[in-house]
Amino acid sequence: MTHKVLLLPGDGIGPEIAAQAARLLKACQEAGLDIEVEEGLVGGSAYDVHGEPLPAETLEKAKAASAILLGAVGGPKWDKIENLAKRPEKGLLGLRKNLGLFGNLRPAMLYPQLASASSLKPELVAGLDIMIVRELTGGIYFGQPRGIEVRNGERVGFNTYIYSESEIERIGRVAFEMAQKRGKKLCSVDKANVLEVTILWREVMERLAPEYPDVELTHMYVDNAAMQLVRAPKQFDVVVTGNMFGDILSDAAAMLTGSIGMLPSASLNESGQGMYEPCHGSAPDIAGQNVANPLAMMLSVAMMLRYSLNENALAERIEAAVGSVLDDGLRTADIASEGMQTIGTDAMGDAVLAAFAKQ
Ligand SMILES: NC(=O)c1ccc[n+]([C@@H]2O[C@H](COP(=O)([O-])OP(=O)(O)OC[C@H]3O[C@@H](n4cnc5c(N)ncnc54)[C@H](O)[C@@H]3O)[C@@H](O)[C@H]2O)c1
Ligand SMILES: CC(C)[C@H](C(=O)O)[C@@H](O)C(=O)O
Ligand SMILES: [Mg+2]
Repeated sequence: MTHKVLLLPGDGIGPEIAAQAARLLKACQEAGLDIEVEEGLVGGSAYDVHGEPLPAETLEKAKAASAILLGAVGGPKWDKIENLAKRPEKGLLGLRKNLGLFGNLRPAMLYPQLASASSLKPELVAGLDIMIVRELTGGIYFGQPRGIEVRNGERVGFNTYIYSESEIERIGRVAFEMAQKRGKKLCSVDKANVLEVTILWREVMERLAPEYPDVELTHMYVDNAAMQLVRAPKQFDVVVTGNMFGDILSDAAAMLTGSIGMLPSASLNESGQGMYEPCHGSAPDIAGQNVANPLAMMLSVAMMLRYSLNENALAERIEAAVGSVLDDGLRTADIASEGMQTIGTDAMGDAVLAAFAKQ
């Protein structure tokens, strides 16, 4: 069966890194992968053309695709749009919500070659391999009511942090199953000392635990988790948490691996359809300069092959190609270190493709 893949480059460095992913998809096709690649607009680039960050046409294409690859959205050009519903970020959130992509996998894995690029001492991060499982379609990101309104003569802003038991249970199951396939340790991160919604979160995780007797479940408050991630990150195997805590902790975990430019992600729904994107944003500060690291985006292609297209061998070939490029001492500026050769986005794409061809 021919799988449809939708490529959404987005804004800022999005198109630069998406171009490298497109080349990699072509190489996979040449290696026998049966896919059809389409492109679409999302975020600020879609707003500029259609006045909407998620045009109906893009949403239709996304629904019809087996997998979506997204670069990044957003940037200062669109930050002044007053109607929040029209901001580029809403394009991304709309895709996640409309496709029911509740299960966000954010692996933070250190390539041994990059130990010196991490902001932590090499011995603290050597061998690091954490999987953050973030709930992606609920919590405070989507809770109602929300808004800014005048109360007692002054403006107040408010959001609602809400999770139902069924939402907690389904992300909990993703995390327990992930832990079963990995190191069999699951740490659930919450703020159950203060917030009722996370008291319920903790209760549901506890209720699920006996169904996964081979997994050791622990709980940690989010403030402590942030501290432990930079104190002794290797204590973690799988971490499960809600939408906002997961957003914050995954950026912190990303930096342990040397650069946020290294971190891919997968967002899955109940039928295995997935959207794949780097964890980083559109990096407006370096956009258009051919210096962005395309590896998170290229590794997102590998995650897509593994989780949506069931093509493990090709996924491993991409990951091995990235390893071999790093072995050769090639680095983009964000992961540069002494004695290594600093190259641009396109040249990094060239190097990965050449290594992929040799695998
Ligand atoms: N998934 C997404 O599309 C996504 C995620 C996060 C932020 N954003 C949006 O991106 C815009 C910028 O946000 P931000 O600055 O907070 O976060 P960011 O991730 O875009 O950038 C943070 C820092 O990391 C660097 N960086 C990020 N990706 C890199 C890469 N591939 N190679 C080298 N360096 C890289 C940037 O140059 C910047 O210094 C905002 O509009 C934000 O809403 C989008
Ligand atoms: C751009 C933004 C809506 C998004 C989020 O907060 O989920 C981003 O930070 C991410 O981590 O994917
Ligand atoms: Mg984020």
